Amino acid sequence: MSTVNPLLQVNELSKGFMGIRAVDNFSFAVPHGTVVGIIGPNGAGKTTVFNLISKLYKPDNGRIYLGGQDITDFKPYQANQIGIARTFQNIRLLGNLTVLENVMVTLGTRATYTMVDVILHRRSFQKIEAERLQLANELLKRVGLLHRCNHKASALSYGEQRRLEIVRALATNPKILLMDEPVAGMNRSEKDDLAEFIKSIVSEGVSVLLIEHDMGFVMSICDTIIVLNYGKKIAEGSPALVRQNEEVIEAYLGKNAHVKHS
Ligand SMILES: Nc1ncnc2c1ncn2[C@@H]1O[C@H](COP(=O)(O)OP(=O)(O)OP(=O)(O)O)[C@@H](O)[C@H]1O
Repeated sequence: MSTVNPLLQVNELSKGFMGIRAVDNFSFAVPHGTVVGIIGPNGAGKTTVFNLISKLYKPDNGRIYLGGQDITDFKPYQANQIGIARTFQNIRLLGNLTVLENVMVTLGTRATYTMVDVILHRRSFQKIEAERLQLANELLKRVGLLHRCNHKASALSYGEQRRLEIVRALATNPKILLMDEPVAGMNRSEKDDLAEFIKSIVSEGVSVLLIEHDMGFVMSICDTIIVLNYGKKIAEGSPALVRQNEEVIEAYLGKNAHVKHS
């Protein structure tokens, strides 16, 4: 892990909506090979930070760098091309397509053959399609969804849909994966499996930035936790440090509360 040249660097980011400062002069970094969690009460500005990094929103102020490159003025597709992928709080899948088709569609956005190759069924097209199918199957196997590959996405349980969304995001071959409440709606064993899966993708070189209200999950998976309140950073540090921070306990959990392991 290196903090000298972080993968993602966010400097003095601000975004307001009709007089509300949703994100207020917020700076942080995600070092290579780490999991960073953003926590905070409802309306603290967490999803707005994701929307700014994935370029759905333009910041009022501040700069965003990925691998040292200034991406502040990028469009969403450029952010994706350079290696930023995300999952959403409200799951976004193609419900009428099968699980496998959902992944294949995303892999297809990385087209490396021409329409002529497709029409003539040239070997380059067939080879790339075969490789994609193999990659899709491997990804689905890793999240325990291979046996569901021919089911419609809409027929999956909530936890399975979340896992499929993660696979779709990973299919774009990201450097960093932004996950908005990844364990919402998951049962205990699904959460444990997802924690193991996140650790495995991080060990393979993908960094993770996640928003999560499940404190047990956040504490178990994150190297660093950042606490937002009213758009401002009020604390940052290891899970052990953040857990003991009085301001965090008061702002996030209410007085007399303690962060528990779930
Ligand atoms: N597109 C928008 N237009 C107007 N206000 C917005 C918009 N997006 C966010 N906000 C406001 O910005 C503030 C921060 O919202 P945001 O969704 O980022 O918080 P959050 O920490 O993700 O909350 P939650 O945990 O409930 O998802 C809120 O006051 C919200 O109403």
